[in-house]
Amino acid sequence: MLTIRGLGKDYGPFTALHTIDLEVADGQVFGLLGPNGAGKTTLLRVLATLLEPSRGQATVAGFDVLRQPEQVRRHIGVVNGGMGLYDRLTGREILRYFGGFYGLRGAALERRIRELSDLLALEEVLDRRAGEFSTGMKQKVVIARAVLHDPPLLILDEAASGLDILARRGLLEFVQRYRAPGKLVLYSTHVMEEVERVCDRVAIIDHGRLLTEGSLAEVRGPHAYLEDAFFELVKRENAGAN
Ligand SMILES: Nc1ncnc2c1ncn2[C@@H]1O[C@H](COP(=O)(O)OP(=O)(O)OP(=O)(O)O)[C@@H](O)[C@H]1O
Repeated sequence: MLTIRGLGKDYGPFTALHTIDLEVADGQVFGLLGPNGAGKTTLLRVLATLLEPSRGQATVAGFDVLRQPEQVRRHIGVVNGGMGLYDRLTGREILRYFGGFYGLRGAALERRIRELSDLLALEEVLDRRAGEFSTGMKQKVVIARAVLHDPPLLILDEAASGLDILARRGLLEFVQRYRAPGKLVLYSTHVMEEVERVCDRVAIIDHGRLLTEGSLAEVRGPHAYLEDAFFELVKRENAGAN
């Protein structure tokens, strides 16, 4: 589903991503874990065709992010913190509006909105205006908007930040249900507990470098908690850099 080869990104003289090589298969929730400034958002923005890499290449569902950005965009859904909802529209109107972008209309669009309403418990937002939504309500609509076209790759960048316990639980349940053959959820966060709860495999990145990748058990290694494995890896990386 996802192939990343020799991918790097510089912002002027600063290298935010060194050489990232990674292959991620479908049928799973894949965690991208790293401290603030590790380069997670940069990597996800490159995969979402929002940012050009400085070197290397990446393909999503077989399409090259640099040469085939339109096809890549049709195969992904992105939730990245930006809400961008029109305050005066209701949840239903927002979903109808964006459904049109994906070529969904008429009965098929209404059916999809009903499906998503069941999956994400949208009843409370469909007929209310976005200007009245709580953060959790907004996030539900943002997620529904991202998956209207049932994309094979769903990219979630710190999607749970700002959500209360209930809304976060709803998000994590949705992520687990999205896992299916032919689908991949890329779940980026710095919260270990979220990774432990929903991810099948995880990559740890720090200072723009991929430190490790594997199943949760592999990455935990001898440690009881992912957090301990994470700190050891990051400590080792920082010692090597000094
Ligand atoms: N537009 C930019 N110009 C210059 N430097 C940038 C730019 N965007 C990001 N950076 C730098 O690149 C590095 C990686 O940032 P990035 O946002 O990808 O990290 P992150 O892992 O998503 O962090 P966080 O968890 O804090 O969101 C950071 O040092 C950041 O300051």
